[in-house]
Amino acid sequence: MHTRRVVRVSAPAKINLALHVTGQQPDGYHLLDSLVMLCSPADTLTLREASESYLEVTGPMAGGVPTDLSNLVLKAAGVAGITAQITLEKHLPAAAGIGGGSSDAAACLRGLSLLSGASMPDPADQLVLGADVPVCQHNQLVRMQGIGGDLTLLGPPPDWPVVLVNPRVAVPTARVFSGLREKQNAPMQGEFPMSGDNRTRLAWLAEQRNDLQPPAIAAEPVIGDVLAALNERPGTLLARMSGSGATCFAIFSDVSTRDAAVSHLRTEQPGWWVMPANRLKAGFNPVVLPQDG
Ligand SMILES: C[C@@](CO)(OP(=O)(O)O)[C@H](O)COP(=O)(O)OP(=O)(O)OC[C@H]1O[C@@H](n2ccc(N)nc2=O)[C@H](O)[C@@H]1O
Ligand SMILES: Nc1ncnc2c1ncn2[C@@H]1O[C@H](COP(=O)(O)OP(=O)(O)O)[C@@H](O)[C@H]1O
Repeated sequence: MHTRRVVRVSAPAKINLALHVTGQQPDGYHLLDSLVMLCSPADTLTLREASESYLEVTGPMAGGVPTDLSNLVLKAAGVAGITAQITLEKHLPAAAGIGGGSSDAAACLRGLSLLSGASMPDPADQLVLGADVPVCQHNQLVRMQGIGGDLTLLGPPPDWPVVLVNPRVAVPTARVFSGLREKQNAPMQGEFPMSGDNRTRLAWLAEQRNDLQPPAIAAEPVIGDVLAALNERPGTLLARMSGSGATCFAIFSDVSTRDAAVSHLRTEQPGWWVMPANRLKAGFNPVVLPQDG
């Protein structure tokens, strides 16, 4: 019996801890200065050797995610030039500012590389899949500049207890960028204090911004409600929107106040997606599973 190699890989959520828009290129793409980390929760991809590519989307957040060639996972397989039978288990909401599709594409490339033995596509080719795809290849704290492809790896991400909240409104990225009034904003002030204590790090982060937050709130005012709800919780040190929204994150002083906030928000707002999040402990690098028939 022919056995097929099987590879599994996680596609974690992405958080823009800060996101400054510093200009706009003639082609319309915006110049960014952003501090990014990956965290749980994650989508999961299972890749099996196959002579044609095929995608199945499962999981609690599968609804509305395309299974045709518009899915970034199949686009990634096309860029890599490798065919596979792919199961994508969706746990992250789509069009949510936490990278769902981009992280799936990045993870698919990592998995296909292990499955086939081929090297990874160049970062420039990955950028064509989406501005966020290259940054999703690094389980580090990253300063992301240019339109998303200029990356400075800073080191291990902070070990903060985080809550992610999405009010279940999809916010198309292009719509939020087009609502931005001022395109030339100041970059982040200096460097993230990697060697500083937690108080110093949070004080620095509090001085930074997400320039897409005001236009996203104008498009979907419920994002303002999410931030207010997060700021009201005991133990919240900082709350901000990620990416183009609508997902917001809050950093907590400790795990118990974070977990209490998750319980409270789930009870008060049963329609919202409320998730505890942490820096990644496992799953980022693809693994080969026992072979199936
Ligand atoms: C805003 C960010 C911040 O990390 O995150 P998300 O909100 O998507 O998570 C990213 O730059 C998004 O990355 P990604 O979602 O991969 O973007 P793409 O598919 O390349 O672009 C979607 C649309 O966003 C706009 N866009 C994107 C990136 C950029 N630097 N300038 C832009 O103006 C363009 O209108 C583009 O057509
Ligand atoms: N694997 C995927 N997961 C989620 N959405 C996807 C995927 N592939 C393509 N899409 C499409 O991309 C759009 C943006 O989704 P996503 O990348 O999750 O958002 P964002 O750019 O805000 O992080 C969705 O509306 C969806 O139609």
